[in-house]
Amino acid sequence: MTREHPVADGLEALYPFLYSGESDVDAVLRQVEQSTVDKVREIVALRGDVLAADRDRLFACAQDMARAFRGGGRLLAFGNGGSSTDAQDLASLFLSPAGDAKPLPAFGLTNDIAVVTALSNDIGFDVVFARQIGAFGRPGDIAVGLSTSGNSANLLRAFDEAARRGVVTVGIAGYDGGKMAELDSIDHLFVVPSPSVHRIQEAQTTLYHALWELTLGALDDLAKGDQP
Ligand SMILES: O=C(CO)[C@@H](O)[C@H](O)[C@H](O)[C@H](O)COP(=O)(O)O
Repeated sequence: MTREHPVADGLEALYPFLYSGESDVDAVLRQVEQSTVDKVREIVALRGDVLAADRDRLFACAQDMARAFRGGGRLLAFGNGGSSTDAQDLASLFLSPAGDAKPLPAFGLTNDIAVVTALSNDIGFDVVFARQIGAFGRPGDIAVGLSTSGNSANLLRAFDEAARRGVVTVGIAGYDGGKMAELDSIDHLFVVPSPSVHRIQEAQTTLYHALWELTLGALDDLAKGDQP
């Protein structure tokens, strides 16, 4: 089968069984199964590697986040595309966790589509998070930005604006961290070192769930320290 479309080439890498030319349904199903098993193995290993590599830095970040929440700080989460939905998931995790876990003040900066479209239309997409952080951000708040490439200009500007305002900054990136790895304005940077955008996004969800659990634990420890 010959194709000249880059999207089709990208899809072939993801779903080789669709392009194998195989007409035997059982053989295709075996390829689907193998492809699924390979991807599951890859993400399980990657999640373990990332947590092991970042363990101490996750603890340190959670301590800073707990101190910020305890001081009245709020969490502002942002990202583009799939990372915007992850940012919203992260905000929901802190704000409205399942069970009786303590809810913490958090919101996503893509929640308000009127604000997002007005800023993008009137000024430019690069300022869509920085402007909101300029309006909301107070010293002791927390800004969490997620990106796969680490290169999105609107995130880079948001981190710089947040740092200028004394906001605790947390970056979650992929590949080699991209330009986010070069910023002085990110206090805590976590990088998922994978060449696959999908595995990066999957492992990033693990990172922020770990941060949430560790932050709740750190908040408990701070509260115990208050008791006589
Ligand atoms: O979810 C995906 C790819 O899996 C896409 O929507 C992706 O998030 C978008 O292309 C983003 O604009 C990419 O931005 P970034 O992650 O590099 O900051």
